Amino acid sequence: MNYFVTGIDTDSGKTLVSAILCEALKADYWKPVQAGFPRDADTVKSLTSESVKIFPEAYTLNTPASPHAAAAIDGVTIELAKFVAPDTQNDLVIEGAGGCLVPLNDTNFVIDIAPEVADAVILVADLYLGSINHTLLTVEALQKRELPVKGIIFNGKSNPESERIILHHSGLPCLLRITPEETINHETVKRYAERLKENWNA
Ligand SMILES: Nc1ncnc2c1ncn2[C@@H]1O[C@H](COP(=O)(O)OP(=O)(O)OP(=O)(O)O)[C@@H](O)[C@H]1O
Ligand SMILES: C[C@H](N)[C@H](N)CCCCCC(=O)O
Ligand SMILES: [Mg+2]
Repeated sequence: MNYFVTGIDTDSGKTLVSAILCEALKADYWKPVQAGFPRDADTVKSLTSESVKIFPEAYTLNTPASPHAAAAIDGVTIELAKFVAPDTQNDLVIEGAGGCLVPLNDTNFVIDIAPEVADAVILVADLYLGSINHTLLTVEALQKRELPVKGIIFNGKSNPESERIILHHSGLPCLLRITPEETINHETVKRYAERLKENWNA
């Protein structure tokens, strides 16, 4: 299975979640569009087991900005047709850039990559004041596109009422809760991967 990891915003924790998914599922990793450095692919490499294969990006852009703007700065036009899922016998974790409606160009959004390459979406929702609205808007955007959503991963300081009302309105399962960690390393990722495996087929 190919999983597309999206978030309710940039910095929501998609790269951390992608590392946890790769570790839990023994999956490979692909970031189709990287805007700015360090490369998320290098971060996932450093957080996961040697066996996790990292595929090269379709686009690596120099500026940490929206891909449409970063591409223009580099004199590149992003084309949806260039996104072809790498071939692997393993599950594949595909990480978006920013949130769903981050533009790739004047026509397409990051979430338009998902139906081309993935079987299901995993939504990362960090928990800040305002995140209920951002999460439910994202769920609406995914539903409008009829994309199957495997579930939500909450990241950040526990907020049971926010989590409850998001799950209530979205009808989605919670796959994992990640709390703020002082250190994020391979051990942290392995610990969360074990928890994720317990919930995966629940
Ligand atoms: N639970 C957590 N505890 C501590 N630090 C965290 C946690 N979750 C994420 N971070 C840190 O927050 C930053 C942003 O997270 P991350 O890089 O995973 O976001 P992202 O959604 O992948 O962003 P992008 O849109 O750039 O791909 C990173 O430095 C990451 O290590
Ligand atoms: C540079 C950053 N880390 C991400 N790769 C891209 C985030 C784009 C956000 C655009 C926006 O929603 O305003
Ligand atoms: Mg990332």
